[in-house]
Parts: sequence; C-alpha cells; structure tokens
Amino acid sequence: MVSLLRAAFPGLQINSEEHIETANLETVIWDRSIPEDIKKKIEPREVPAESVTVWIDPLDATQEYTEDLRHYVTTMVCVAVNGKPVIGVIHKPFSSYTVWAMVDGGSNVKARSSYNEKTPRIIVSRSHAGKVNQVARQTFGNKTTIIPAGGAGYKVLALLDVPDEKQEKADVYIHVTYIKKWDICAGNAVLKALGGHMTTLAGEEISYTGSDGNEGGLIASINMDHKALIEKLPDLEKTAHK
Ligand SMILES: Nc1ncnc2c1ncn2[C@@H]1O[C@H](COP(=O)(O)O)[C@@H](OP(=O)(O)O)[C@H]1O
Ligand SMILES: [Mg+2]
Repeated sequence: MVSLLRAAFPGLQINSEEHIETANLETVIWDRSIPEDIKKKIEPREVPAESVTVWIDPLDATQEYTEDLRHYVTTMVCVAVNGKPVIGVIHKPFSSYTVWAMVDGGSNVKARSSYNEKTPRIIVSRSHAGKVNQVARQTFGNKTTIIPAGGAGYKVLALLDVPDEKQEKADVYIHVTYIKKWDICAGNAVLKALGGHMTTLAGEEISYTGSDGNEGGLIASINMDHKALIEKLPDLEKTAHK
C-alpha cells in the first residue's frame, strides 16, 4: 500500500505503522482505475498534495493476532486533508469484509437504527485498557456493559451496522491511553462521514497531521449526543493520557 501510494502520488506524506526502507519497497503500480460501485458514490475533489497526510495501519490488533483472535484484526488506510480525516477504509482480512466512507462523499456502510444512550454498552481495549473500566463505570454507572475487545478498527465497526457474525455491537468506544494516529484515523473518517464523532476525552477534534501520537484519549459515538457524553466523563480523565 505504501509503495503503491508513493508511486501513484509522489510527494504525499504517508505515515505507516510498518517502517519499510524505501530501497526495499517493491514497486506496485496502480492503474488509477476505481471500482464502479465506489465511483458511483464519490465526488472527486482536488486538493494540494501538501495538504494530504495518509495514515496506514497494516495490522491492527497485533496482540490479538498473536493470540489467534483473528476476528479482531483489521487493515486500515486513512486520508486526511489539512489534518481533518476525510477518507477511511477498514478492511477485515480474515472475513474479507471492507468498510469505506468519505466525508461529504458516500460510503458502503451505515449507522445502526438505534443506540442505547442511557446505559450504553461501552467497547474498550482488552490489552491497553489503562483505567478505562473505572472511567466507564464512573460515567455510566455499574449497570453499564463493558465489552473488552482488540483493535481500534474493530471497535469502530462495533458502532456500525456491520453484517459480520463475529462482530460485537456497542454504543460507545472509549480509549484512555496513548494511541497512534494510524490506529484511529480511518475509524474517525468513517464515523465523521456517517455523522458520528471521534474526539479526545476533552471533546477536541484530533488533528491527523504532524506527530503520530494522540495523547488525549478518545471517545467515539454515532447518532448520540456526543457533547453530552463528554460532559458526563469525570474531569480527571479529560486531561493528557500516556
Ligand atoms: N498505550 C498505547 N500505546 C501505543 N499503542 C497503543 C496503546 N494503546 C493502544 N494502542 C494501539 O492501538 C491499537 C488498538 O489497541 P487496543 O486493541 O488495545 O484497543 C493497537 O494497534 P496495533 O495492534 O496496530 O499495534 C494498539 O497497539
Ligand atoms: Mg493499530
């Protein structure tokens, strides 16, 4: 993917979790043909190459992959323009399922028809949990269901209408520890394109340019009052997280 994008669009800033020496990159040529089903749904837009940052996570849920929990694994690509997430692709390689969405441009996925705002099911990290269980219970009470799961891509898919029997469903995704932008940009773009939100725990938009880390934690929701969710979070948790 890195090689293909570098060859097709020289000059783009491409940040991938996989660090490959440029000299070792096999050149993959893309003929620039876009599948018809996608072409029908998108409006091409021209932007200066300098405004674009691409974030690639070749294997999200690495820890779970090593435990043979393959349903958590995704591969993600995100295109940000001026730091704003615009195109997100989340691919589940082991069920050959792909979600894509473009802000103001179309998608192949939608939100579910209802979400539980009062006692939401919260999906959280199973391997980088930090204090997330405590935060979720403090915010939504002891009755709230906490679903530990692997992968940031998987957890965003849990908020959507995804026809994959191994995909759990949740109402809110919360992460309290440090996380890399290639883990979250695609999910952020998909949610934004569908009218949802992914912000830091303080409610700030995450900028997908510059440094590769997000230190403010994250909360993601769709078809909910996102601002009200943030207001419910304990103040202490809204500050920097490492
Ligand atoms: N504190 C932390 N520091 C660095 N990366 C983190 C992190 N917490 C989560 N991540 C990364 O975010 C992704 C989702 O995490 P989780 O499954 O715990 O929710 C994983 O990506 P990778 O599997 O691509 O490394 C994980 O490594
Ligand atoms: Mg990842």
